[in-house]
Amino acid sequence: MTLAPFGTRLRHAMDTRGQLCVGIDPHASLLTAWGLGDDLAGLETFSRTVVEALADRVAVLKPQAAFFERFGSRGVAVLERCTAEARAAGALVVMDAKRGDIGSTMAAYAEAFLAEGSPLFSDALTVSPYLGFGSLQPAVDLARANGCGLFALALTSNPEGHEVQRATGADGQSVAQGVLRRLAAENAGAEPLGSFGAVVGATLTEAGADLAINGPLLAPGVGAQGATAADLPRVFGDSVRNVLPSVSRDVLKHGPSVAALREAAQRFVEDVSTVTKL
Ligand SMILES: O=C(O)c1cc(=O)[nH]c(=O)n1[C@@H]1O[C@H](COP(=O)(O)O)[C@@H](O)[C@H]1O
Repeated sequence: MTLAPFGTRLRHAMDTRGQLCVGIDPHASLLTAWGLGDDLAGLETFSRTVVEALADRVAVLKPQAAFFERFGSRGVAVLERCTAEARAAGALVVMDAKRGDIGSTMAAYAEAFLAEGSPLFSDALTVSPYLGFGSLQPAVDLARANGCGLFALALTSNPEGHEVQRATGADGQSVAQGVLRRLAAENAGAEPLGSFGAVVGATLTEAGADLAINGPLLAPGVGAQGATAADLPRVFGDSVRNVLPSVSRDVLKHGPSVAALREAAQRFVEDVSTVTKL
C-alpha cells in the first residue's frame, strides 16, 4: 500500500485530532506508580493501555525506543506490537530512536523503521543530524519513497544542546540554523506541509532561528520539563500552526486509568488549540 506523504497525513491528523503528540515512555518509576512490575509484563500492559486510551484520538504517539530496548529483544518485540497496534487504531507513530550514522549505516537504520513490512515500520523517525545532515540522505530518500517522515534534532529541549546547536559556523549561521535550512530545502514546494520536520524544544526562551521550514516542528518539553502551551507562541511565532507539542510524563502519570489518560491528553489538546488559534 502506498501511503500519502507523511506531511499531508500529519496536517490532516493535527487538523482533525488536534496538535498533540503523546510520548510512550515507560519509565521504571511510571511502571511502579501504575502498580506494575518493572519487567516485561509491566512494559506490555503499560504500552497496551496507552495505545488503548489514546491511539484512536490523539494525532501522534511517540514511543521512546530506549525504554523498550532496556528489556532486550523481548522489549523490542513489545515495541513492535505497540507500534503496529497504535497505527492500526489510527494514530501516526513517530519512533523516537534518534538514529544517526554514516550514510551506509544510516541506510540500514532507515530500512529498520521506514521500509514497509519492517517489524518496526513507523510513520516517522527522530534522527540526529550531527554526523552531518548529508549523512541522513538514505533516510530522507526512503522516507520520501514510502510516505514517511523524519524529525531532525535542531534545537533540543535540554540545556546541554546549546553548546553544539548554537555554535556558529564559518558562514556565520548557527549549526541549528544550518539543519533548519536543509530541512526547508527538502520540504520546498510540498503542500500542505512537508514531511521533514525539526525538533525544537518548547523549553527554549526563544528560537533565535528561522523556523519557516514548511515542515512540522516537534516540540518536546511540555509538561515535566517545565514548558506549557502558553510558551508556544513565544518560541514558534508564526510557525505555531505547524508545531506538534509533545508530552510524555505529564500525560502518562495519570494512568493506569484509561479515562484519566484521555482526560489529560484532551486538556493538552485544548490548551494548545487556544494558543494556535490566536
Ligand atoms: O526527540 C525527542 O522527542 C526529544 C527531543 C528533545 O529535544 N527533548 C526531548 O525531551 N525529547 C524526548 O521527548 C520526551 C520528553 O518526555 P517528557 O519530559 O516526559 O515529556 C522524551 O522521550 C525525550 O527523549
